[in-house]
Amino acid sequence: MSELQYLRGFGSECSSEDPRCPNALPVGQNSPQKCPYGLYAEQLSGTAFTAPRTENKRSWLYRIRPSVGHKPFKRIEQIFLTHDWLDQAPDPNQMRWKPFDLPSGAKKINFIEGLKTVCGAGDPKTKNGLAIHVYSCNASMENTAFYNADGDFLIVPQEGWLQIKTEFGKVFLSPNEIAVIQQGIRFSIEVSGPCRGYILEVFGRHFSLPDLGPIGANGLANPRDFLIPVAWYEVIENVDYKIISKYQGNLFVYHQDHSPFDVVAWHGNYAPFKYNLKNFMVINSVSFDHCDPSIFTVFTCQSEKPGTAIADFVIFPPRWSVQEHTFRPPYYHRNCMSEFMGLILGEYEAKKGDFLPGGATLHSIMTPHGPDFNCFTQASVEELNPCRVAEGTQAFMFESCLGLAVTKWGAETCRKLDLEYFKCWEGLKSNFTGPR
Ligand SMILES: O=C(O)Cc1cc(O)ccc1O
Ligand SMILES: [Fe+2]
Repeated sequence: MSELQYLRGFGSECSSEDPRCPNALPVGQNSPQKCPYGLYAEQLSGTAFTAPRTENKRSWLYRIRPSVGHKPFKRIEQIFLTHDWLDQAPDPNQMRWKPFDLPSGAKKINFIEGLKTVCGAGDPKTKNGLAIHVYSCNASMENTAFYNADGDFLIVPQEGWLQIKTEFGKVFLSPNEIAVIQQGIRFSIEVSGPCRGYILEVFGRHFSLPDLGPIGANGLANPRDFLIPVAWYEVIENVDYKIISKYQGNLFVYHQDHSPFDVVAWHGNYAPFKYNLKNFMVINSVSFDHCDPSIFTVFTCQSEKPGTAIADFVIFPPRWSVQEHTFRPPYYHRNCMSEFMGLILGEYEAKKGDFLPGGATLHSIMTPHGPDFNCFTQASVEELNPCRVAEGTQAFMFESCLGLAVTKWGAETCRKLDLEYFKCWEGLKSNFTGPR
């Protein structure tokens, strides 16, 4: 499974043919009168036709049947996947969730059935906003695929691998890797046991790599480390195949009699990708002071306001810490942005203890936060030798300029909210020595 082939390069213009059908891609044009092997040509647009060339995203798929051959959409019940940000009163408190439950018992739950929305803001209709979900599942999606008409999914597995079949090919995803599956792309997820992870959904916009400014042409997440699947198709016919879509925050299903994974060849720059977080090249202060965490940005989804993100995906990877005469952990702060954090592996440097893998924290706009009492006490007196920090760990942050609303599931139903969280700062007493 993990020996899958991939193409490379963030946003690359790629082309791929399933090796069973050489020369399946039309030569010199996108829409020949007759495509090779009797395939249908279909364009998938990820940006407006007229988006500037640097942002324009589209791919051409050469498939056994066009996607349009299906029965009508029917709305289906959804329980915990929501974009209703008004079902709870706003709550500015610092929040910490204990690890979200993995499925337990004999009940089979697939990736889509196991999606629950924790918080979010904005509206997919106006293509401005985001939703943060967690997934928890133990069963493969059988003759079922999903696509999101509302936006892109960034999938961050925390427990268990996912084998993701997409219209562009297969992606194998383990914890400490992430994948992005963009708006409209159909996918189906196979698992081998209990799985858990986080999803950042951005409405109607795409992720880009941050500008590097004075860092230069290389560093942080390097474009060549982004892996794109190769064309792969299956012929599954005369079955009841379900396609579930999320459209304007609602779930719909339609049926068709064949697998949607019938793309024999494709070309373009709109394709899912994965990235291994171990490939992130960490930049940090080698003199003094604690840099802002934007130095750890893997990618960003920009708002209309320059430099201000609808969502940044930031990681806290293992690295050397060498700063002199410096309080090295994160500083105390209040932020005009919302900070949602999750933990993939190990312990987070600023809060060892009850922020655990599979759990989360939310520090809302202007809500004070920072290192807990133990961290402050220890880091204020530690000897400042060069040392490794965050060894064997991986925390991440979804940072957003939007004010996030917590759902009823996040606040109550999941029963993971840790009402004792504020106590981790309680010991921070005055150390003021006063004027002499
Ligand atoms: O709140 C947090 O733990 C995230 C964070 C980390 C850091 O190194 C600096 C600022 C910041 O918000
Ligand atoms: Fe913070």
